[in-house]
Amino acid sequence: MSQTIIEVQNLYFSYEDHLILENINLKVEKGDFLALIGPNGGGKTTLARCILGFLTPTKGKIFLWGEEIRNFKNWHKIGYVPQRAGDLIDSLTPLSVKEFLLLPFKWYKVSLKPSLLDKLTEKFGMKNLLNKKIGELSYGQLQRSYIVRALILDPEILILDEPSVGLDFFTQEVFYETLGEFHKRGLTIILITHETWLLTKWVNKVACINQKLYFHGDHESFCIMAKKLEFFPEHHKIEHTHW
Ligand SMILES: Nc1ncnc2c1ncn2[C@@H]1O[C@H](COP(=O)(O)OP(=O)(O)OP(=O)(O)O)[C@@H](O)[C@H]1O
Repeated sequence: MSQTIIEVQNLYFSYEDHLILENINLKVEKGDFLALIGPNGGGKTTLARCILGFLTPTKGKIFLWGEEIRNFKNWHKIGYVPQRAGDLIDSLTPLSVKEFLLLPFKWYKVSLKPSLLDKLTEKFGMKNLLNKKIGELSYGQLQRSYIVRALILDPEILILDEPSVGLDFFTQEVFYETLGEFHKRGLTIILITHETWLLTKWVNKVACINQKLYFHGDHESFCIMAKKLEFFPEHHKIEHTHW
């Protein structure tokens, strides 16, 4: 039986008087691999940041495992790779890569599975980088660090905001294969992406956001809907003709 682990109810979000999200209702079931898609500025990151508790909705409610977000404490169960992760570290940050990877274990007071650290640093070619200063990594290496950091938490939900930007071709392959493996083992994934080719191979649910939620359903139904291009307002049709 399906279990709803994220529920967004009648959510509105505004930056001052600029309405960004309007009446979003969305349920994410355990085991979903959900692609969150939509045009630039459509509100995907904003929605993810509301679900992560970084932004407080102007109106509406969010429940995580049935618990209203303001009471939710088990943040270690949610891994997150932010957008443009490779830009977020100052070159002077006084942490080694290994210390950076282990930060969430300090924040959340949970135990590391050393075998997972070992496996993922190997997979993502990070082993020889562990003692380097985090601020000395390249953009793509930093992006990889954020991905490994989110995965070694062994989370139950993983939220990824355009995670493969900046990854070389080989690492992208490793990354999506690894996501597939974690997904098979029960990880629930929300992937914000513009790489619509990914939808066929990995994703089983799709949500399209452009201020409102225009579509939420399984991937097959999405393909039928997308062909019609009826679910975006007129001024966004051109950007999406490649669907
Ligand atoms: N801190 C902020 N203050 C004011 N407006 C903001 C802020 N952050 C984002 N916005 C605005 O909110 C809207 C939605 O942005 P958001 O980043 O959620 O879109 P997105 O769908 O993730 O876009 P993209 O595909 O380009 O990453 C945009 O119009 C953006 O300019």
